[in-house]
Amino acid sequence: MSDTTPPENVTVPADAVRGGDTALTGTLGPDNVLSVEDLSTRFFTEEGQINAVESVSFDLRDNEILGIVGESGSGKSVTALSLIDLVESPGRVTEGEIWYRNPDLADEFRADDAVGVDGDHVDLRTVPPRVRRSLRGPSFSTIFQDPMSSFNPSITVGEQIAEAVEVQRRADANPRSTRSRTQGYGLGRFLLDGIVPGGGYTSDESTERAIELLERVGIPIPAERVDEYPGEFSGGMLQRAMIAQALAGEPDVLIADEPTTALDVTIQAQILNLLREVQADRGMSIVLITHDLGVIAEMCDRVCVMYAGEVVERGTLDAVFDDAVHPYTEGLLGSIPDLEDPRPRLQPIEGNVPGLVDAEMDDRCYFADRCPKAMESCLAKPAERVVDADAEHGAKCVLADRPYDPSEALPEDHFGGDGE
Ligand SMILES: Nc1ncnc2c1ncn2[C@@H]1O[C@H](COP(=O)(O)OP(=O)(O)OP(=O)(O)O)[C@@H](O)[C@H]1O
Ligand code: NI
Repeated sequence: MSDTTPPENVTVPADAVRGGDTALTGTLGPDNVLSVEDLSTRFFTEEGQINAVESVSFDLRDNEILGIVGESGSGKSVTALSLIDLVESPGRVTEGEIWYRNPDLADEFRADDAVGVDGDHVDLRTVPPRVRRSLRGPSFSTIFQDPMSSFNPSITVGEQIAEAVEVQRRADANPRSTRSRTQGYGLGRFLLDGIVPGGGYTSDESTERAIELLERVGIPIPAERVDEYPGEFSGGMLQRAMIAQALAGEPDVLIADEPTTALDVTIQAQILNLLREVQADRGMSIVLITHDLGVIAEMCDRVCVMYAGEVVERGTLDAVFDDAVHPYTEGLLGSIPDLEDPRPRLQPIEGNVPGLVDAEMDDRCYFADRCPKAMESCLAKPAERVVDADAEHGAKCVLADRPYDPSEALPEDHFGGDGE
């Protein structure tokens, strides 16, 4: 991002090279492993520009499971892909900052004017693509709905997990990694990647580790199953193996996109338990994407609710479930009695999610035509208003560009007043 480069005539302290209006040292929460700020991702299609993710902001803290929930097409998966730089053409992250806490990476780039550094955080959107790639595995890993997509069907499960272990070992072998296990980048790593072939090379130790990991995720007789091919595993077992593979790099952040949606209810509960266990014993952070409020209720510490590419509400699980502020969240929660209900269901909301084509998205609330509380002005007026929700709603924070504050919901002035 060119705007993080300070003008030549400005003296910038070596430890505060950051764009925007908050060029200070360490302005981000020290316990935020990720701070996502105003992230936008668009698809430039023949039908026009699709605003899949629109100015999304959230923090991911140490040791937490953060849920992202919303209807189909609300931008959950594209948000996840944007974090790990895997949005494919014709899509592109067009704006925003992805601050990742990594003191060594921050030190490495502190003097580099092209890279955003803020205290111990680095803006991943500004680091070289090679460095970002090297973070996949040792820093960030992913699990998806379909485990077959994560495995090559012609290589044994054990070998593929062992290979993920090798990636981590190579990262550790980098001399610059003495202070951090997330130091898997830089020239040394780059050369090593070139010398050590990507496929087929795994040491005995890595295979041993793969067996340990398979055992950890509850695969019976792992020493035998390590030599089997993905096709020989059942769906639930392969899901476990995918978690083992994701853990092999000892990531700081695990991104799980609908990890249990394809599984039957019993297996789903087992996999969720497993995820919670590994989260706790590794002290990592998880971004859990799901459309299932039951999964959110069972698993998450905090929640972001997405609608039409935007985060419309976020907060602790209790705050969002017990005291929703945004009408969309209220609609989603529907008639859920309480958090103790093990399987609350997503309440269908009348109408459809908008198509997100830029030309059709004007400056109004995208939920208004489905919103039972909508006023005339919601459909017509620019609806932007910043509400300091932290102050006004205690633990809850409304992040939407078009937040809704019931305490100010005077009929004449639903979204008017201090807008703009
Ligand atoms: N490759 C693509 N080309 C064009 N548009 C895309 C592409 N991928 C995603 N989109 C659009 O981005 C928007 C958000 O999609 P996304 O997959 O993030 O939704 P989601 O919330 O994950 O939904 P689901 O619950 O169905 O997985 C959708 O409107 C979708 O049409
Ligand atoms: Ni999705």
